[in-house]
Amino acid sequence: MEKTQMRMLPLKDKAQVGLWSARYIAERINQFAPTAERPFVLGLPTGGTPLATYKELIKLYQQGEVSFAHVITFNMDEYVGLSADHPQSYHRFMFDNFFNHIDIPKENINILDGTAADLQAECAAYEARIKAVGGIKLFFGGVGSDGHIAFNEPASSLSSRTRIKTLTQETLIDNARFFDDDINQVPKMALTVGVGTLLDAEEILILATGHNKALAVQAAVEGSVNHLWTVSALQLHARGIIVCDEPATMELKVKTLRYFQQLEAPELTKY
Ligand SMILES: N[C@@H]1[C@@H](O)[C@H](O)[C@@H](COP(=O)(O)O)O[C@@H]1O
Repeated sequence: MEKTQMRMLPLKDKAQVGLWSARYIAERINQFAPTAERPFVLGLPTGGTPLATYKELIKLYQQGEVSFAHVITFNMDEYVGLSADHPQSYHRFMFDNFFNHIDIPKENINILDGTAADLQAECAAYEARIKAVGGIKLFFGGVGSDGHIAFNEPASSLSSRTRIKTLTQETLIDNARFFDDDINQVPKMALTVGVGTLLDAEEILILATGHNKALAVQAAVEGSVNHLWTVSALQLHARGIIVCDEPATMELKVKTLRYFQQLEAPELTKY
């Protein structure tokens, strides 16, 4: 029977998180057996955390264990004002770290355009495209240290749709590492799918690694559903999974951690 509770996998380290999540995504695609007429629709993130997953997925593709020929992707977010070829745009990130190394047809890739003349129309068209392909099967994501999913910063509506969002100071500081450690270079706004868009996916898979994600994991797993930690909206979803490394679980109660260790015991030693 399918579990209808939040799953939390307390794995050991980043490498295990990358391996487990890549295998999970590949398995989902393979189980679905997508065709041109019936593609698998996958939501994707950027950031440091999913890099290990992308590396493993590329490896699985190279070994012939998964194909993306009939996969349609929708990225979660993009900075406003960065062109697709800007080194720090999420477009560039996705092509450099993933799309250029797999067999996905270019026309199956969807990423919000942060340079569109009409940003609101761009967001509305994105929602319409997701709907037109039958919705997202699996939304894969990370979490910000302030608990945001995609770029749904604290106080985002939990029923929000794709829209323009002003980034918090914490996010600007976090992301300055990608802009020569210069906070002034980080775009102040982004386009992002909404919390409601994420919750519409059939399944959500969130990765959290490192000490700086421990408070977000605590809010997601032990906190109440709260717009200040938008990742906590996962509690409203029937099929949400949070995959953590050890440092990311450090703020959880011992009894919470033990419970999930017990529930997920077979998964924890799988790879
Ligand atoms: N918009 C992205 C999020 O989707 C991502 O989850 C977060 C964490 O990134 P990292 O994995 O680098 O910690 O960064 C950005 O803010």
